[in-house]
Amino acid sequence: MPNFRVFTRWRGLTPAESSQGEIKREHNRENATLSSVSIAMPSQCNKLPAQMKEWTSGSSMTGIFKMSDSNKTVFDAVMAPILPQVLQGKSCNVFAYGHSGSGKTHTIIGYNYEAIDDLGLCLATARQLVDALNRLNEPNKRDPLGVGVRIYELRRNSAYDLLNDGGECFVREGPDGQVYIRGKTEMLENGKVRVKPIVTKACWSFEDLSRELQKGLKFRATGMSSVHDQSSRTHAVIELEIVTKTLLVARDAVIERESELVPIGKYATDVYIEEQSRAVIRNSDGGYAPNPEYQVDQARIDAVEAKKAEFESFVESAKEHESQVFDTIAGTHACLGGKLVFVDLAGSEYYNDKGGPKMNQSAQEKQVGRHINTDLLALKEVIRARAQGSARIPFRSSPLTMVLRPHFQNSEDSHSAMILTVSPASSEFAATMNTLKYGNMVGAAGSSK
Ligand SMILES: Nc1ncnc2c1ncn2[C@@H]1O[C@H](COP(=O)(O)OP(=O)(O)OP(=O)(O)O)[C@@H](O)[C@H]1O
Repeated sequence: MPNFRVFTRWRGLTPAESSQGEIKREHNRENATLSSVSIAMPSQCNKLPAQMKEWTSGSSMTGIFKMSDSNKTVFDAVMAPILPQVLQGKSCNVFAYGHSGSGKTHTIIGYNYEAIDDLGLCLATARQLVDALNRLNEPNKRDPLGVGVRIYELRRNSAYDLLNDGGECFVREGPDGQVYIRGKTEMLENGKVRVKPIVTKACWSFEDLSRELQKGLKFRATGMSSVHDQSSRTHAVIELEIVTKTLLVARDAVIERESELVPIGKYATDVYIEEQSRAVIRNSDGGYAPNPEYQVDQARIDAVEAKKAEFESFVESAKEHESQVFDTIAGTHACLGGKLVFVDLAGSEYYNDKGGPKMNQSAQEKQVGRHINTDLLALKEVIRARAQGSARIPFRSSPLTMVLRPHFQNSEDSHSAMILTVSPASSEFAATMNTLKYGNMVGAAGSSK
């Protein structure tokens, strides 16, 4: 199976589109695993120049879904083959990419949480995952396997934790090179400060998980895109990870120790700066000179540094413990840590030939649209660089690519799929062509690995 698979999904015409002509489309199987897609404007639309009327992709598509295909059909082709990998502890990510209103949320999350065949990929996969874990869990087992859920959205330069009332979080690279999503610093009743991590809700049944997802998604921001006014104007990320309670407790302990380190580290920095600034004075030409009346109190600096080192060692011990807990459980359950990451990308905005959006967006909404396009471009560059085996992959160019970094880094152990959602309406021809060109580039690069 290629490392990065690209699928195309044609959605049905909406009532507003049904009176318009349909894009002519052909799918050709090019080899055992890949197909190409050709599109052309209906013949009555012959005013356009030739290069805007038809286009054919390369052999870049692993699968193409017809208008009549249900979410269940998409699940069977996209998710069913990678579920066994997740149950081996591997990581898989799935994106929906397409123009606003093309069916990304319908595909990834779904709008009907009750009908099994209509569940979006995320819930349909979660259902199978929970079933598989229940089969692995022995009756009355003390530390059963479950699914840890994180849901957040990325908007501009921040993440918003949808399982914590949409609270703002920051995407940062730590000194260890890892990417962290952390909330604001909060003061606890006992005077301790705590940097709130993004919330992981442990779910032990499909019903729990579905409830958490629906609760979280209520906090997702919608707004006006160039197509409709209930558009998802953020990238939603849903992470499902195979966990146990013991593992989550060990992780909480790491966060606790890290929180304790924060004020100690800050105090050590403050003391250092205070000592250094007392040891210099301003001279008459505006520069700095040593202060003859003050000697840096090195013993004071050393004392706070020693305290900081002590707290750093507590963090290290907690991390070591977490890793031991992980290894012990993974010794019996190879699936531990297996991860699925679903990304419902915000709708790419296609601006018409005159450069303007089709609807009356405010200046702020237009700016959001531009921001979304910048993120999508950054994602394309990352996928391209990764597929070409570049030494430098531009993960830092947007928060979207930063948070996806851990899921993209270990390419041997990770599988990705991108679903291009497209409308067959002739009025959406340019947007559809745009989406297919993006996916063609990604698919061609991914399958060349
Ligand atoms: N394959 C499909 N079958 C049936 N209905 C669909 C399909 N795809 C999309 N729809 C319907 O089309 C509408 C728009 O779809 P959706 O909200 O998923 O678009 P989107 O790409 O997520 O848009 P945006 O990026 O603006 O949020 C919804 O009412 C959805 O139910």
